[in-house]
Amino acid sequence: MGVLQKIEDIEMAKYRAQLLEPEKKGPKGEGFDVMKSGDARVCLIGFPSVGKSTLLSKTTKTESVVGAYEFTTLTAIPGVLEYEGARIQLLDLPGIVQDAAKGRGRGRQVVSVAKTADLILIMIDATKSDEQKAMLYAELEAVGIRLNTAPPDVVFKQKTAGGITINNTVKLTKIDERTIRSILQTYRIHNCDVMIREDITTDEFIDVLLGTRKYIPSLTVINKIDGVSMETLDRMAREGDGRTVMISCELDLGIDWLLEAVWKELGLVKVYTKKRGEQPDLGDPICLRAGATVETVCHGIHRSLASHFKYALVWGKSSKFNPQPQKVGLTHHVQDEDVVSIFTK
Ligand SMILES: Nc1nc2c(ncn2[C@@H]2O[C@H](COP(=O)(O)OP(=O)(O)OP(=O)(O)O)[C@@H](O)[C@H]2O)c(=O)[nH]1
Ligand SMILES: [K+]
Ligand SMILES: [Mg+2]
Repeated sequence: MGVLQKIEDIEMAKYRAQLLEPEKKGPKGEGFDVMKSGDARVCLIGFPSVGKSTLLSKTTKTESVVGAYEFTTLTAIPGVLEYEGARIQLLDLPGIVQDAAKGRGRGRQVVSVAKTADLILIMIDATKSDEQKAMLYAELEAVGIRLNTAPPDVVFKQKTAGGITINNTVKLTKIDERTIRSILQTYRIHNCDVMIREDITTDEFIDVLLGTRKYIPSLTVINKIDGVSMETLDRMAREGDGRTVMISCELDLGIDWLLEAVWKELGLVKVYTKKRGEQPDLGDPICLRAGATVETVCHGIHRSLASHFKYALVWGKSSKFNPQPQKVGLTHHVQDEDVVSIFTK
């Protein structure tokens, strides 16, 4: 690779990264600053009239206006999905159009809300063109959302002194040390530790430096399957990956599968608590994100509980002695359906 080509690459990568920098805040976006609530947030993204509001109205107690005309929904409408003890915030959004990310319509604002999601539902209309999914992916990508990809495996630590240390555990074929150093220089970073554990590109390295990308899982929801032939349905089922759910809000088909898929994708874990000498409280589980520990359980019960913690007993999948309980500390990872008893000092 020539030196000029390399400089050009860096310039392009920098330019692409600039596009992702947060916009200056304008007047308050009406209805778009919805407070996060519940155990997780799921955003509905799709072209107009694919059935986003119909789905929200069907699965939550919130009524979002449904209409046969495009752009019925003009703001973000939150509803609460109650499933397996979890309270999941489902956010209905206005339909987006092609080039939304470039600011067409209120597209950029809509697509930007998706950045706050724990899971994005990409909703498409089975009776419309096959290109919807690719177009929606492109719009989300354009505001810095990476769907269904893990962040680059790079540890970057900025320091106040000591110069630049670069280490890599794998062979780098798309970027070299000189390029990394010139990128750091253009961002005026003179002291840092970089540990690269994956064969990354220039763009990915800049992503790590700026932290502007969001890595979010998504599911594709194909709605209105009542409107297509058996053959089309078959073909869609074959083409869909493991992340596709086909539904009909109209005929109430597939909605249960969709909710189950959402639940699984969020990796929520529910844990029951048990007081000494009593039966576990099965009616009121605590819902936690995957990776939760006994400490998270404590926080879920009471803010100050962890500071009085002595030990816990856990029954269930995370107990080494299942079905017998295990005595554990705050850092023990709980699993779905565990029963936890907390003992305090
Ligand atoms: N045939 C059929 N029609 C549906 C289905 N789901 C929704 N619709 C209809 O599709 C139209 C649009 O529904 P909405 O829920 O308003 O769609 P939306 O995606 O919220 O639309 P915007 O807010 O305008 O972006 C309405 O006439 C719905 O009754 C379905 O499963 N099958
Ligand atoms: K509509
Ligand atoms: Mg709507």
